[in-house]
Amino acid sequence: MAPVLELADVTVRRGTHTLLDDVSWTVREGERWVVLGPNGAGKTTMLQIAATQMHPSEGTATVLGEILGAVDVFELRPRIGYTSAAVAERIPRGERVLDVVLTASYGVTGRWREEYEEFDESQALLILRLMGVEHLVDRTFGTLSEGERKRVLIARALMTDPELLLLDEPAAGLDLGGREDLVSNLGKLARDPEAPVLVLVSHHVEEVPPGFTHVLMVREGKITAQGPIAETLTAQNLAITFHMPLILEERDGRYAARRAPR
Ligand SMILES: Nc1ncnc2c1ncn2[C@@H]1O[C@H](COP(=O)(O)OP(=O)(O)OP(=O)(O)O)[C@@H](O)[C@H]1O
Repeated sequence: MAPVLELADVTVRRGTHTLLDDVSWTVREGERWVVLGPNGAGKTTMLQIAATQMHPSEGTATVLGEILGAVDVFELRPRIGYTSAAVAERIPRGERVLDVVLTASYGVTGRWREEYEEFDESQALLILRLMGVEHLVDRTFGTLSEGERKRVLIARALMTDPELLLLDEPAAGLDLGGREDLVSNLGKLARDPEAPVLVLVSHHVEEVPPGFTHVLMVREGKITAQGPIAETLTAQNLAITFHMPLILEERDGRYAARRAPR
């Protein structure tokens, strides 16, 4: 399968701080990746590179076959869906949910005078239904719960029919029910052969949706493990990544981790 995202020996520096240190990672068509690591590990930095929002200080990043630095990122960005806390902050609180999703077609946040086709509206409704939030279509973004907002943002990221969907901590701040609804929606997406390549950043193995195929673990800007979930998502790799002895359990494609007794 062709690479959709390829980081080759990527280092990112800001002042004296090394955010990513010689990272090499390839994501191929059809794959669904979860990126796990503790706070400050460099996960968001990796996703920002994949989203063409940041360039490496050293090394090469190739996104959808184009090398960053040698391509107009504004042509590339419509092919990438991206949700993060920073994207959420840019959405006007008074924006209608349908418009939050529709405006992604123009790469803007906040509807103004753009004209949308009936096809766009039915597409937006279809995606909102896929994410289980179709009933919220006439509500304003500011009145939604955190979990509802997260699902609307994923719908927005899917609106341009992207080839690569990047989700930075979509379950952060959700209660148990909200997390389970989201994991279930993402599990459905993961199993849909028409869905884009998925990369999901998380701190918690409990948030790994069933159907995800690969895991990348990162600590202090360095990759600690990467590969197919079945063989890579192990207690040993998690212990190295989170710097703590851990017990990992798997049941019906879902995972749970806790500290190992001393
Ligand atoms: N502009 C910057 N200048 C200096 N350090 C930075 C800058 N941006 C990020 N960092 C640092 O780089 C490290 C990696 O940040 P990043 O946001 O990628 O981590 P993360 O794994 O996503 O963390 P979290 O799970 O807490 O969101 C952190 O220690 C952060 O403080």
